[in-house]
Amino acid sequence: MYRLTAVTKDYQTNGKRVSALTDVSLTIDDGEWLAVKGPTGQGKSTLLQLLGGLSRPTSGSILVSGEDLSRMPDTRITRLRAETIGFVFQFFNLLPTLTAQENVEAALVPLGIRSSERRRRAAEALDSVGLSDRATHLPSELSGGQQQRVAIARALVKEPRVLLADEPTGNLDEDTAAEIIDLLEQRWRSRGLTVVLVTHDNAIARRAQRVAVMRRGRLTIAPSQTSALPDVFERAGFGEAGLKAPETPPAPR
Ligand SMILES: Nc1ncnc2c1ncn2[C@@H]1O[C@H](COP(=O)(O)OP(=O)(O)OP(=O)(O)O)[C@@H](O)[C@H]1O
Repeated sequence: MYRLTAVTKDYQTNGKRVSALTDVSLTIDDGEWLAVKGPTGQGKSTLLQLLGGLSRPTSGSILVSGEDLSRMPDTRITRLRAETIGFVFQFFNLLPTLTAQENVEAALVPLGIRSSERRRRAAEALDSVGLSDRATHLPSELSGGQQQRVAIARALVKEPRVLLADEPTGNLDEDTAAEIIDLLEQRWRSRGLTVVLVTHDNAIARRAQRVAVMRRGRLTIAPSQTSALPDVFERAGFGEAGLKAPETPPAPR
């Protein structure tokens, strides 16, 4: 799905350079679930933004199904995002003046799908996350967990190939967080999605097939079994050649 080679990302702020990613090389297979964890400010969100085509690398290449994101024209990137990539964020990012149903439908507008079909698919997506009885509610009339379910329905209604999730449980209590991860895992298994999930939470990271640890903009990959012990595997020198987790990924759609 993705092949990153020697990717760096620098930001310029007030004439100062901030190096957010340094020499990141990584392959993410179709249908894989990769967790990215690490302390705050280490480059995790920057990596996710690059994978989602929300920003471009300073150097290096990011191949998505063989096409180089860093060289794609903006119109092509916009199209790729609309069709192929679903996003879920920590603070849900729902439009506050739209109902749950309208928020989900909004993801289908750029695809040129007619309104009756949008309504049908959005209703189905809300039903699949257990929220058909909240379709006419505004985000402010929903709990945090329900808002995140709407956001997941919005991300998946277009049937993307990739789901990028940035701390999707960071704003939820433990039980609700577990429900949201269960929901994402079900969708990953049933749809052959490629999932990249950023989290601070070791227990959530361990649910992934592979865990990457980001420190000072550099990425280390390790098998998920050792993900609770990043210092141990870092000292042991696991690199990109680290073992893959034992589970077989679901067959791509
Ligand atoms: N738009 C930006 N302009 C300038 N510097 C930025 C920008 N975005 C991120 N940075 C810097 O890049 C570094 C990595 O930030 P990033 O948000 O990727 O980290 P993170 O690991 O996702 O952190 P957190 O877990 O707190 O979200 C930080 O030093 C941050 O200050």
